[in-house]
Amino acid sequence: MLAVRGLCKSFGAKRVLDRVDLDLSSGESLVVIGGSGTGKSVLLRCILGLEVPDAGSIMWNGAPIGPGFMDAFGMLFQNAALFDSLPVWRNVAFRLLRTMPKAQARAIAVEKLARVGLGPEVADLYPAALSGGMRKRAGLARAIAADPRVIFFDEPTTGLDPIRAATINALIRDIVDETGATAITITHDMSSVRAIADRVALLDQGRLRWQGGVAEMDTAADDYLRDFIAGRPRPMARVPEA
Ligand SMILES: Nc1ncnc2c1ncn2[C@@H]1O[C@H](COP(=O)(O)OP(=O)(O)OP(=O)(O)O)[C@@H](O)[C@H]1O
Repeated sequence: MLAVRGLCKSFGAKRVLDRVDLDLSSGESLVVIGGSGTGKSVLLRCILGLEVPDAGSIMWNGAPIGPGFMDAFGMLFQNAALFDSLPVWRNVAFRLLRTMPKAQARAIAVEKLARVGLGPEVADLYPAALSGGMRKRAGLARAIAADPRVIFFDEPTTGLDPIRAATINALIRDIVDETGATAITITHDMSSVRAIADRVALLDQGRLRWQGGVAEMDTAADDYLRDFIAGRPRPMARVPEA
């Protein structure tokens, strides 16, 4: 469904993505891991069309990424990225308001808020009144508001304590299962990987170093992957500069 081939991206002399190939089937949940500065966000930005690759292709359902794809995806941004000047329901309904009457968009927003565990009383609050966990939930409600076929999760647990992180991870997995959406998550958080992934891809120095099923991850022979999973320090020469 999503096929990335030979993706290259450099900034000046720095090659950030180096011939990355990636395949994602419909309904699959892929988690991309890798150290800081290994190109995870650049890969995501290329897929979203926010960055122009130097070489390679990104196809969705057999065609280059275009407006159809832009209408079909939802995104949970790092730190939720809510608009502070809009009440929560308008944040959630942001895209819906372009295509439907206000009352209908608001009803869907309230329904999506309920799905992520936020009651109707939250709808009229402003983001400043929400805790970090509630902001994430509201961001998640916005990501699923238009029933996307593909959902991107950018560092979904950043800034959350371990219990809230586990709750958000479980919610993401439930939503992905329920909706049958294809999901791409980028994270350093191994608890997210275990909770969300069907398949894992490890980026290292711009190359896709390892990919496989989440169940194969713990027995993989790759030494960097093993250190990454265990959080073991490595000699600085082996740790890419951010
Ligand atoms: N617009 C840009 N101009 C110049 N360099 C950039 C730009 N965007 C990213 N980079 C560089 O590309 C490299 C990869 O960045 P990227 O943000 O993709 O890393 P990451 O794997 O997402 O890291 P982190 O986990 O810390 O967010 C970094 O060295 C970064 O400085």
